[in-house]
Amino acid sequence: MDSCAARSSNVAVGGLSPLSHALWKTIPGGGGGDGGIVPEAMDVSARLAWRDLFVTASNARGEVQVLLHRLSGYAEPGNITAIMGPSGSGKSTLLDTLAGRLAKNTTLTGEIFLNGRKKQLSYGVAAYVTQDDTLIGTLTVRETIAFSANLRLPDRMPASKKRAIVESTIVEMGLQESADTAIGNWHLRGLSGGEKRRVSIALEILTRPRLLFLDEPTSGLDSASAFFVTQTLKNLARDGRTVIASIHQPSSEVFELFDNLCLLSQGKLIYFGNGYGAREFFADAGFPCPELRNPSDHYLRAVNADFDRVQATLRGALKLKDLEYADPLDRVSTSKVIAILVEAFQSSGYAMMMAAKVHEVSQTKGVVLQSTGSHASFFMQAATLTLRSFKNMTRDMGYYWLRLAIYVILNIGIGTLYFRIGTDYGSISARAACMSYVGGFLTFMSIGGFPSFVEDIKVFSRERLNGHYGVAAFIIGNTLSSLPFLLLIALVSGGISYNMVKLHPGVDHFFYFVLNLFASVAAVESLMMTVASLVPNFLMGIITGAGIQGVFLLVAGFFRLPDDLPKFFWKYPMSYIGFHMYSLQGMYENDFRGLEFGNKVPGLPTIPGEFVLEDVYQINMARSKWWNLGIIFLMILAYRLLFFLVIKFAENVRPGLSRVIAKSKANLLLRNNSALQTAIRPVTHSPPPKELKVAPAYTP
Ligand SMILES: Nc1ncnc2c1ncn2[C@@H]1O[C@H](COP(=O)(O)OP(=O)(O)OP(=O)(O)O)[C@@H](O)[C@H]1O
Repeated sequence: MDSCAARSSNVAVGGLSPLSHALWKTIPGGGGGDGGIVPEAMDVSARLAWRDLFVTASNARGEVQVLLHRLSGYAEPGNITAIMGPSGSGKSTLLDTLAGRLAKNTTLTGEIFLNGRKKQLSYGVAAYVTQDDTLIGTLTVRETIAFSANLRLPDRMPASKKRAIVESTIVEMGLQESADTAIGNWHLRGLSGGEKRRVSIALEILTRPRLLFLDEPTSGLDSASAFFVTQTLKNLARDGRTVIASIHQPSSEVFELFDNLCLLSQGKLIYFGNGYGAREFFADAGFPCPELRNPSDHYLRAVNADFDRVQATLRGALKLKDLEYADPLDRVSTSKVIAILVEAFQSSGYAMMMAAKVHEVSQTKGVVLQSTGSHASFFMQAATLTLRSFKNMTRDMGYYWLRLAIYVILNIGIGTLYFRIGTDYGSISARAACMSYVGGFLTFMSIGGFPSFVEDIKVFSRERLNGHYGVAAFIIGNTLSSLPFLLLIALVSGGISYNMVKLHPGVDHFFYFVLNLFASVAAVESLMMTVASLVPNFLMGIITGAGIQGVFLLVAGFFRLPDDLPKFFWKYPMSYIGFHMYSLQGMYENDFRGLEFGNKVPGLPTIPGEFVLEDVYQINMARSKWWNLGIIFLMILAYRLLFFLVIKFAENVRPGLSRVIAKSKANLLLRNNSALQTAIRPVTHSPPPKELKVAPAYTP
């Protein structure tokens, strides 16, 4: 069978179930109303057209690289448009440009029309499924989708209705059988890659977005899973959605499901149109698809410069001459093939048809699409995130449980090492060492939860970019959910060591010790949260967090007394910035004040605890232990605020001057580079002639 003859068969797979259709009609993002019922007659589809998109990126040295060369195209409701091309051809860049997610070092010129309005999409207007499935591993599929529904559907929607939407989404994505299976993490075997990808898509279609972008939805999947995921996308498109997906190397079955193909190479448009047209276009341009070759493989092989190296190796090994190759692609270099195809497309009827369609779509007025992000209130988001995070912390062994076990072992160790410490002279330094270890090393160990925290941040980043909730809701959720665990750690650890060592007697002293430990561990957690937002790589983050704490520990007052610290840098400001100094001084005061130390030897004086505090450990007596505790709590707030500001700052700051320079350089590049101008002629936007002019075939 000639596999290249395979047509876009548009496999008939039904659209939405009547139930989900009816339910989704009530979702604001899906319909355009404000939570009300969308009128049946209202056309809420998304028509997207783009014209002459020219994207450049500037690097740190100010050099400008052209990423997209004046690309045009369109995407219509009911269709899947596949952006195809070899690695580095600009697929993700085009997808990001259309979705309004370009990196900050890039500049864009050209026009994007959404429903007849010139508009650059902002976050949340369209759903965007990223390549990596960042999901919470401990939750089941149903829980994951249900939490997402609570985060995004309106508060006033009855719970039964939300549940029905969740169930219909599960059915829609073919996840019924795995609905109660956990997603999976390092200690939990969970879903397959294809199922995870479908969960990621399910989360984005909950609010019934009309426009869906997917970055390589089939990457890393075997061909059966890839087919099933694409078929699911086809179902979504059939329901009137506009689906645009970048795709790397589709199988012939997957390729047949695409309605439109946008083929790129080196940021240039090679072909735009339907799959069948691509076959004709390549044949007319002199590069017909050989029999028994998957068409998409052929197109990608034609425009992939890496094949030049493959070819050179084969030439050397087989000692063949150019004319001995049957496939014309093997006789010319890829750069030449790309140049021929670009030229052929620009002067072909396909380009004219595309231009006419771009013109038509850009003129077709439709509704202004609302954000598909969240319609839930801030309180609902914060409450849902708290519950979700709490569930995850309870189930993830590495988040707190493993740490708690280590804390128990360590505190039994401390207890036996300093068992019933007493009040003789020697106990003074032993008490100080014991408290320093508890306050220093035990809190230091809190960085052990960093990997779990980085996973949380990844999920947060994905959901935030898709407009599901804001930074404040995330901080509240993460803080509140962690409190019971931190309190448990402080109570168990403090309970073991305090009672075995027999530090200052009295329940109030014991509770101060526990509170101090709790605040210190919470401060480390908050510090690590800020570190995670700045250094999201978990190994680098752990090293950074450990380094910061190492410095704070050095200046806490145990390894070097406060008055002996070198004034510049170590004392001011470092010892005041770290929370360890306040924690240690609070613990010292809690223990030493009110105790008398002596060796019960007649004639030897007893030493009051106040003397130890002031003259031995140089504690600032003007600041009470409660003030010290209060300062640690303020630091927790400060770290959380810092995290908030880091996220907000990263989001809002646009590189000012460098961006302006990059833009002017890009314009200059576009105006002055005549070679570029001819190679990437803008497509004409006049209506197509009645008879299509097809480019003459290339004769090698
Ligand atoms: N923000 C950026 N700054 C600098 N260069 C960039 C930027 N974004 C993309 N590029 C470069 O543009 C080219 C195209 O990248 P893009 O990610 O769009 O390719 P792709 O076709 O999606 O590749 P892949 O299939 O490997 O993901 C690459 O060379 C990439 O390094």
